[in-house]
Amino acid sequence: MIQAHHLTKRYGAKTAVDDLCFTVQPGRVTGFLGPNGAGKSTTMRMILGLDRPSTGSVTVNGKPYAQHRAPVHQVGALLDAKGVHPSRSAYDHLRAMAATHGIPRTRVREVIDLTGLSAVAGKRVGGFSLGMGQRLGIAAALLGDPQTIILDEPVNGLDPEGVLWVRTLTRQLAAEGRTVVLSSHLMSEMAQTADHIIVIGRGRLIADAPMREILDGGTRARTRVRTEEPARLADLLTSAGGHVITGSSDALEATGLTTRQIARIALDHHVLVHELVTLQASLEDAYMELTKDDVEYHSLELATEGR
Ligand SMILES: Nc1ncnc2c1ncn2[C@@H]1O[C@H](COP(=O)(O)OP(=O)(O)OP(=O)(O)O)[C@@H](O)[C@H]1O
Repeated sequence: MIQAHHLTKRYGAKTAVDDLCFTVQPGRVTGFLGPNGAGKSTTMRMILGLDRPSTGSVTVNGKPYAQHRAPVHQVGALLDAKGVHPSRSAYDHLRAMAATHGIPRTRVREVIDLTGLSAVAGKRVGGFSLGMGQRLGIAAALLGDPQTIILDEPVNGLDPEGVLWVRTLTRQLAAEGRTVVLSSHLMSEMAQTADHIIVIGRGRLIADAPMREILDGGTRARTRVRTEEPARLADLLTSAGGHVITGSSDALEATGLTTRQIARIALDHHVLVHELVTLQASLEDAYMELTKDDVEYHSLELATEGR
């Protein structure tokens, strides 16, 4: 479990993390989201004792990271997959880490197998692809068999098989009762992996809720209707209080009416409908709505920079 209590970090005049309070529960995957510069890395660094809070505190399994006698067994993290000596083999890198922390060699083999690195474990890390480097970083995070796992952008550079592997692995770790924190800018992947979402913006907490609640609180439910008479149906739905948001020659999307109401209107007016689907609000839509006022680096600002 991770508990942040009025966690704050200032760099000079800049407040990177601003009075954050949250609890990350074990047994589920928690997605940690926020626009660039929101303070995610700073928060993760403070959880891992790599940065000190200016005020407030954060604990892992009840204690600040530095106060754990064997922290690698408490929390494992992937923060920067590039921090490995390039001339070392993956096996030697993990073996050296294991030796430092009194972890047996058998565990090194276990994490190599678990992360699919067996075939390349003897090769120089300098020749690794981005995806292989990510797998090595995850292997290192799991080395101490930690109760809490923090993975910052773990699917960066992974191919579809690798992305699916991270999803399955993180879900399995959570199912074993571990605390799993995942940050990613890939919303569709996050939507399929996380059970719970914490969103921050400009260092402050914006949302801390189950995935379902985040999705339901986002854009209102949309329904897609395929029909041969979209224009006529659009008029009928609008007069019934619905809002037609998109239309084409054979389909439309509407909000404000249930699928049942739409089906009834179509039937009553003899409009043939050959598809009627409730479209799930996407995490991306919900996220954009939540963070629209907290994006630090607007594209417009970038475009006008230097004028
Ligand atoms: N060492 C530092 N000195 C000064 N400012 C810093 C330092 N580290 C981070 N910041 C600032 O604090 C804010 C939060 O940065 P942080 O890297 O935690 O954001 P992030 O959410 O991880 O962003 P990204 O998604 O881009 O990685 C940013 O405005 C950043 O410029």
